[in-house]
Amino acid sequence: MGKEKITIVGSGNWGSAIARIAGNNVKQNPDMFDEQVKMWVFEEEFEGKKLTEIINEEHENRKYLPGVALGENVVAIPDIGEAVKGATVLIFVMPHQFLVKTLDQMEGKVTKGIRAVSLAKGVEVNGSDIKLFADIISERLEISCAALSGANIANEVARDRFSETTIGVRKKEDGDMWKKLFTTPKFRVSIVDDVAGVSLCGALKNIVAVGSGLADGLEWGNNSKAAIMRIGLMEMKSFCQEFFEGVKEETFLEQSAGVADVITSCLGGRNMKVATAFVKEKRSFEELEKEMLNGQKLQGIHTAKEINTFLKARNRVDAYPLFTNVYRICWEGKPAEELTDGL
Ligand SMILES: NC(=O)c1ccc[n+]([C@@H]2O[C@H](COP(=O)([O-])OP(=O)(O)OC[C@H]3O[C@@H](n4cnc5c(N)ncnc54)[C@H](O)[C@@H]3O)[C@@H](O)[C@H]2O)c1
Ligand SMILES: O=P(O)(O)OC[C@H](O)CO
Repeated sequence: MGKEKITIVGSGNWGSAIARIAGNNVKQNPDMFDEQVKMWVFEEEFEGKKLTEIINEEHENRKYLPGVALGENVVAIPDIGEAVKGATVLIFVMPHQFLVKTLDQMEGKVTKGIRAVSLAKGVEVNGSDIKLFADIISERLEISCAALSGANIANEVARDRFSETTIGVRKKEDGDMWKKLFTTPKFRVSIVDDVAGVSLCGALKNIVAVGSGLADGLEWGNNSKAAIMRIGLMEMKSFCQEFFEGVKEETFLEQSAGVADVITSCLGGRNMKVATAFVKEKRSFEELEKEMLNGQKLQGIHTAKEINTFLKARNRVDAYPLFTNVYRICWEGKPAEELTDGL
């Protein structure tokens, strides 16, 4: 069997942090992996220069992960067809709102039967229908797709601060390859057979993190934030068990993708920080995202809206009061002070 050829589809804050890890690890395992890691970049100008040129010449993504060196073997490519040509392993890591459009551009360009993993935290909702990105990727490209999620604030992982992550796989035997690609002494990987649980925890915790930020903006203190984390985790679990089959109980409490990601996101994530500013500064999320995140994207407010659309279509809005209050505060002008009403 030939060596695995890696392509990363996405190059934002997390995409670049994971490119650094994969770039280093392929060099540690030369029998298993080709040395070059390709990274598809949604091309843009940064400080008067193309971002791909900056990455390829300076080996740093100065826009989305400044101050962190990427290996010289990480090659930025603006053309998606060229980036995925010949790849045997795809790592999808982009804001979830762009994933379906990106898949449209990939159709017919990916070798069928290869392996992929989705690091995007989000779900796709169409009325009463909800889909995991790992499933959409599998179906659209006829490949097998795992899901990676955990308490993984990218700027910390990129600086080798100890972190853990969870990979939900469809076939246990794929676990070894994913571990070799992502594990470092400071980034610990657990493999579980729960693609749905890992994917859904990653998506839903972003709503909880927005709730935590709203409470922070109101200066309600730590007890309130802890309560939001606990209630949020319970709503996440109920949602998974009500609408998906086979989600494992252990994923919520024993895996980084579960409780640990709720905690880190509620304490220090972008969703939390921007939601805090939304309450304190009384400005729109759109404006605050642009000003505070420099091109990085919020997921939680969109997931709150998507989950609300789904719950309305299923007539189950009242069963998820935290998710619903977060949605109404972000999108319908409900006062933030009503965050805990009906909990
Ligand atoms: N940043 C983190 O700490 C972190 C950690 C774990 C998981 N995640 C998840 O990983 C996913 C990717 O996050 P990120 O931090 O790498 O992204 P990001 O928030 O840095 O977003 C910026 C990226 O979006 C791209 N982009 C902008 N417009 C686009 C378009 N129209 N089409 C395609 N791409 C476009 C930009 O080129 C850039 O690569 C998200 O779902 C996020 O929740 C993020
Ligand atoms: O910064 P956030 O809120 O997008 O969260 C980042 C990661 O998902 C934390 O694990």
